[in-house]
Amino acid sequence: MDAARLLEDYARGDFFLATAHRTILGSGAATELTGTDEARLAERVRRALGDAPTPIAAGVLPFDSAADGGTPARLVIPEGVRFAGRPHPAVDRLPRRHVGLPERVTPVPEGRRHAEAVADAVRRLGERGLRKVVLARALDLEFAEPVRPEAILHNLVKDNDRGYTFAAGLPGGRTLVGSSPELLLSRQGDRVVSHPHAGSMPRSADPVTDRQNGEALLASRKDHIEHAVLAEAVAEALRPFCRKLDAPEKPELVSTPTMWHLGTTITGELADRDVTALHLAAALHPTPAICGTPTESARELVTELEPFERGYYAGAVGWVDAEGDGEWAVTIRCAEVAERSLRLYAGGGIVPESDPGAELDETSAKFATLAEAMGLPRGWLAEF
Ligand SMILES: C=C(O[C@H]1C=CC=C(C(=O)O)[C@@H]1O)C(=O)O
Repeated sequence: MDAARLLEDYARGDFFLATAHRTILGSGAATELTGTDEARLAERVRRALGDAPTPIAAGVLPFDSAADGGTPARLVIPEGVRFAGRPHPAVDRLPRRHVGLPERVTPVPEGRRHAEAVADAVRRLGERGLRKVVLARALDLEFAEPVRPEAILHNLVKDNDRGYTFAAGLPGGRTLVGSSPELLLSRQGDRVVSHPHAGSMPRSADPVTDRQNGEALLASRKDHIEHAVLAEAVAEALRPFCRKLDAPEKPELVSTPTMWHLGTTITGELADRDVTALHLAAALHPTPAICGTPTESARELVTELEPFERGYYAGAVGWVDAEGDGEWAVTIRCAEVAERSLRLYAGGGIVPESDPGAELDETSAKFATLAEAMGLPRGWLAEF
């Protein structure tokens, strides 16, 4: 099966995931499973897959299922599932799709206020005994015409030949679409892998500046601190499930077409095969890549300082099969698409060494993944 065909067949409401190794299209919903307790949901999914018409359950976990109003995890057992190999080079031959310019862009909160929230967070980290918190902001884009998530997905897949490029149906007919660099967890047999990311610099069209940005990130003490908090937390969360765990001491420089990051590949050997990829994803989430350390105090600070609900941003997207294998990516570099509007999200890790202005610029740079896929003029969203 050709991955380009799966991309062309994707329709709103379907589940789509393209990675460096495979492409999955889940169409329709034979069974829908929702819940605010992810560990219990993992059990229900395991039972439901026992006599399901298709081999996987796929969907999204929210940032915080206990948030006001309740944002439930949503998985479906699709009516039909098709698999293909990696999307590139097959999708290269497809033309780009037109998305259209928004009529209005509203930052939530305004950039200046986000920088103030970062300064506030830096002060409160010490007061509350936090090592790190991740603060995000959003941009609301309104369009005169209906927005087509299939067009945005199409361009995201073309632009991003690595990473985890996804679309998933949300309650209320909305769609979460994005391209995340970050693997929360994959399980295949008894092998588990996580590839946490923290520490960022923008890519540049100028090769010299681009290389310098990567080198500056590798040399940045602040970014290594931000990353170490994350890598330690992921290793500690995986350790109880593994009879062997390999967590390198130093991160490596990794890249997307728009950002440089620090990443650590953590691998383990699962002790108990009854623990599925979804159980493990639920146990790891929320990591300090998108929440903070310690988790509960960081989550409280996020709720106090961010003037919006994260919903499915900073959650997870992926699939699990009847054997318990599966793959879950962190839902960053994404947008939630409604009928004629969409909300873009971007966040960054704050540690005592963080600078508010630099953090604001970092979120602007992170919007570029979606901005490029929407065909917005380069740097246009940076104004907001
Ligand atoms: C929270 C986001 O990115 C995370 C992943 C990579 C680098 C990050 C950072 O350097 O702050 C964040 O932890 C986001 O893109 O919204």
